[in-house]
Amino acid sequence: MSIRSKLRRHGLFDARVPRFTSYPPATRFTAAVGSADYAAWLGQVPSKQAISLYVHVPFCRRLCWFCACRTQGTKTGTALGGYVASLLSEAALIRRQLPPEIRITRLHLGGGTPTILPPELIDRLLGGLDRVFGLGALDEFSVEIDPTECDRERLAMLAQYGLNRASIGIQDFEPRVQVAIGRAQSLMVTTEAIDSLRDLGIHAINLDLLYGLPYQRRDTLSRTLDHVLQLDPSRLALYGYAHVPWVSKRQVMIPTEALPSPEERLDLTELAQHWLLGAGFRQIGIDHFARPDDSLAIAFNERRLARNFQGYTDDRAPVLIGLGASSISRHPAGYAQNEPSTGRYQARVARGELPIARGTALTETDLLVGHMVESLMCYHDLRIEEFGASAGEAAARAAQLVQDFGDCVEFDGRLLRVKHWAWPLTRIMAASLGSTSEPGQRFSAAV
Ligand SMILES: C=Cc1c2[nH]c(c1C)Cc1[nH]c(c(CCC(=O)O)c1C)Cc1[nH]c(c(C)c1CCC(=O)O)Cc1[nH]c(c(C)c1C=C)C2
Ligand SMILES: C[C@H]1O[C@@H](n2cnc3c(N)ncnc32)[C@H](O)[C@@H]1O
Ligand code: MET
Ligand code: SF4
Repeated sequence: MSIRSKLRRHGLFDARVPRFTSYPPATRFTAAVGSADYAAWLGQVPSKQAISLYVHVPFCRRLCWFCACRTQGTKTGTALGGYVASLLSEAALIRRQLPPEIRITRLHLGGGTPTILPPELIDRLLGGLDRVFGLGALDEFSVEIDPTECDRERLAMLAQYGLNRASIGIQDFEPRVQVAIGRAQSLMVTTEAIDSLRDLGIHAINLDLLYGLPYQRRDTLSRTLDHVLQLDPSRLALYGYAHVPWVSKRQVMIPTEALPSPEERLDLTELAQHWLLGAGFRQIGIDHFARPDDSLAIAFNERRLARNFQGYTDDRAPVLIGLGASSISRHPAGYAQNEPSTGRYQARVARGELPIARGTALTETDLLVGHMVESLMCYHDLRIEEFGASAGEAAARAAQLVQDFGDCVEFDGRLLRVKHWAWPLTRIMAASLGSTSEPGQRFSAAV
C-alpha cells in the first residue's frame, strides 16, 4: 500500500483535530473556572518562582481575512491608551495575589499587532510592567511584529526594554495569494523591518508562513520560500491554514473554491519541508524549523521543548500569566482564560476583578495525557520512563496507540516512535490519547 493510502486510511485527509497548543484544548474550557479559582492558583505560586508573562494586544490596523486570532480593527487607535491602562490595572490585581518575591523570566507581546502601539504607549506599558512585576531578570523578551505596522521608533523603544527576539508575520509573498487573503505585504517592507531589527542588535528572528492558502500551489510556494530564505531567519513556523469561519467570521471572505485540497496541502507542506531541510534548518515538532544554533533547536536536542499558545518554546517556566483580553494563563493546577471581549475585559478590570471567563482545572489524567500529547507533538515519540509515577498508565496508553496505529509506530515497551512517513498523523494520534472530540466540536483540518 502506498504511503498516501496509509495516511488516508488513518483519516489524514478528512479528520478534524485540535492544534494542541494546550491540553485540554481551549475548546474544552468552561465557566467552572472563575476569578476565585485563579486567585487561589496565584496564591499557590511559590516564592522566587520563574514566571512567564504573555500580554495580548487585540488590535490591528488591518484585518487579514485568513486570520483566526482574537483581534479587532482600529483605524484611529483611540482605544489603545485605555487598553494599556487596563493591562496595567490587571497586572496590579495579579501582583497582589503573588508572593513578595517573584522572577519574571520571559515576556511575550502577542496579538493582534503589539507594534500598533505608539512609542509612548510601549514605554508606558513596559515601564508599568517593570514597576509592577520587575523585568530585570528577563532572559527572553519577544514580540509579534507586522512589518506593515511598525517603524524604527517603536522597535527602538522595544529594544530599550531588552527586546531580543522578534516574530514576523509573512504568511505568503505571492501577489495573487495576498489578494485572496486580504493581506498585502511587499518583500521590501518586510526586509526593512528585519533590517531595522538587526540594526538594533536583534538577531533572533522568527518568520511565520502558512501552507494551504487560496491559489497557493507548488510553484508559488517555491517562490515564497526563495524570498524567505534570503531573509535568513533563525526560525520559521509553517502553520497549516485553519479554515474555521465559525471561529473567525472574516474568513467568509476567503474564496474556498481556490483552496488546495487536503492532498495538495500535504504536497505543499512536504515541498516546504524539503526546501527548509535542504537549506540547513532542523525540523522542530510538526510545524517549526530552526537553525541548528537557534535556542529552539538546542532545546529540541536537549529534550527541553514544550508546547505553548505560540506553538513551540524552550520556556519551561511552570507558571504562565496571560494579561489582556482572551489571554490564557497556565498554572500547575489548570488553565484560566480572560474575557475574550475587550469591552467586558476592561469593564471587569475597572471593577477590580480578575477578568477570568473560563478555564479548566487539571486532573491527574489530564496531566498525564497532556504530557504524552506534548511529547508526541515535540519529538514524535514517547519515552515511558519520562512519565515517572504514571509510567504504567503511560505504557498502557502507548499500547492502545499501537492497537490503533500499529503500522505507523514502533514500540518496545519503553520507547514508542512514530515512523517518519507517519509524522503527518501526529495530531490524530495525539487526539486519540484523550477525549478531546466532544460532539459538535469543529476543529481545523488534520493535514
Ligand atoms: C496564533 C494564532 C492562532 C491561535 N489560535 C488560532 C490561531 C491561528 C486558531 C484557532 N484557535 C482555535 C481554533 C479551533 C480549534 C482547533 O482547530 O484547535 C483554531 C483553528 C480554538 C481556540 N484557541 C484558543 C481558544 C480560546 C480557542 C477556542 C475558540 C475561540 O475562542 O474562539 C486559544 C488561543 N489560541 C491562540 C491564541 C493567541 C489564543 C488565546 C490567547 C492562537
Ligand atoms: C500568529 C500567527 O498565526 C498564524 N495564523 C493566523 N491565522 C491563522 C489561521 N487561520 N490558520 C493558521 N494559522 C494562522 C499566522 O501565521 C500568524 O502570523
Ligand atoms: N499581527 C502580526 C502580523 O500579522 C503578527 C502575526 S499575526 C498575530 O504580521
Ligand atoms: S494576521 Fe496579524 S495583522 Fe492580520 S489580522 Fe491577524 S493579527 Fe492582525
